[in-house]
Amino acid sequence: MTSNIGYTPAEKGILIVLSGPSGVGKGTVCKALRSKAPELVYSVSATTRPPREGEVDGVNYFFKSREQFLQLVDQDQMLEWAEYVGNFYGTPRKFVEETLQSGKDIILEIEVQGALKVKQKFPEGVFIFLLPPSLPELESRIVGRGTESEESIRNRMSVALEEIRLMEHYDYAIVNDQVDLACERILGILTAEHCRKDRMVSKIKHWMAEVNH
Ligand SMILES: Nc1ncnc2c1ncn2[C@@H]1O[C@H](COP(=O)(O)OP(=O)(O)OP(=O)(O)O)[C@@H](O)[C@H]1O
Ligand SMILES: Nc1nc2c(ncn2[C@@H]2O[C@H](COP(=O)(O)O)[C@@H](O)[C@H]2O)c(=O)[nH]1
Repeated sequence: MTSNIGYTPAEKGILIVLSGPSGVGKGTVCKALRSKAPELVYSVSATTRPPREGEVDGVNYFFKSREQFLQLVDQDQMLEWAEYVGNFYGTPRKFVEETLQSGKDIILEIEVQGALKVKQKFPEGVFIFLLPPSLPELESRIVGRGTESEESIRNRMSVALEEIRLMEHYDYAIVNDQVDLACERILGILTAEHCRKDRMVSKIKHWMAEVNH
C-alpha cells in the first residue's frame, strides 16, 4: 500500500525528526515507510561506528574515521552531530537543506541530543519520539537483533532512560507495538502537519499578491 497524503505541497518540505531509544525500531519503521510513502526522503548520517554485517557505506551510513568526521564538523558540513555510546553520529547539512528547498519532506532518524540541536535550528520541524511497549520489550529487541556486545546493550539501555526523560521536547510520541501501526501513525501526523495553516501562509500571500497585481 502506498500513502495518500493528499496535500498541496507548501513551498518548502517538512523536516521530520524520528528519535527513540536504541532498539525501539526506528530503522525497521523507516524501512517499512519507504514502501508505504516513497515520496519521503531519508537522510543518510555519517558515523565513526564500524559497519555491522550487511551495512553498506553511503546507504546505511557514511562510515568515517574520527579524523574524517571531525574534519567535516570543522568544515561546518554537519547540521548536527553528537557522541552516542562512544561513537560520533552526524547529519550532513547540504542534503537536508537541498531536499527541503526542493519542496520534499525529509526524515532524520537520530538520537535525542542531536534532535534537540536540530530543533534550535528548525523549530518548525516535526519531532516524533518512538517508544517501546515496555522496557523489557526494548531490551529483548536490542538483544534479539544480535548486533551488540553485552557492554553495548548495557550502555544503550542506560542511555535509553535518559532519552525517554527528554521526550517532553518532542511534538508527538508513538508506541511501536506493531510496525504497520507505527507507520500509519507517522503518516497521519504528516498529513495533519501539511494542513497546518502556518505552512500555507506563504502560498496564500502569493495568491493575494497575484490578485492585487
Ligand atoms: N514493532 C515491533 N515489534 C517487534 N519487533 C520489532 C518491532 N520493531 C522493530 N522490531 C525489532 O527490534 C529490533 C531493533 O529494531 P531496529 O534495529 O529497527 O531499532 P532502532 O531503533 O533502529 O535501533 P538503533 O537505534 O540501535 O539503530 C530489530 O530486530 C527489529 O526487527
Ligand atoms: N545525533 C545523531 N544521531 C544519529 C545519527 N544517525 C543515527 N543516530 C542515532 O545513533 C544511535 C545509534 O545508532 P546505531 O546505528 O549505532 O544503532 C541511534 O539512536 C540512531 O538513531 C545522526 O546523524 N545524528
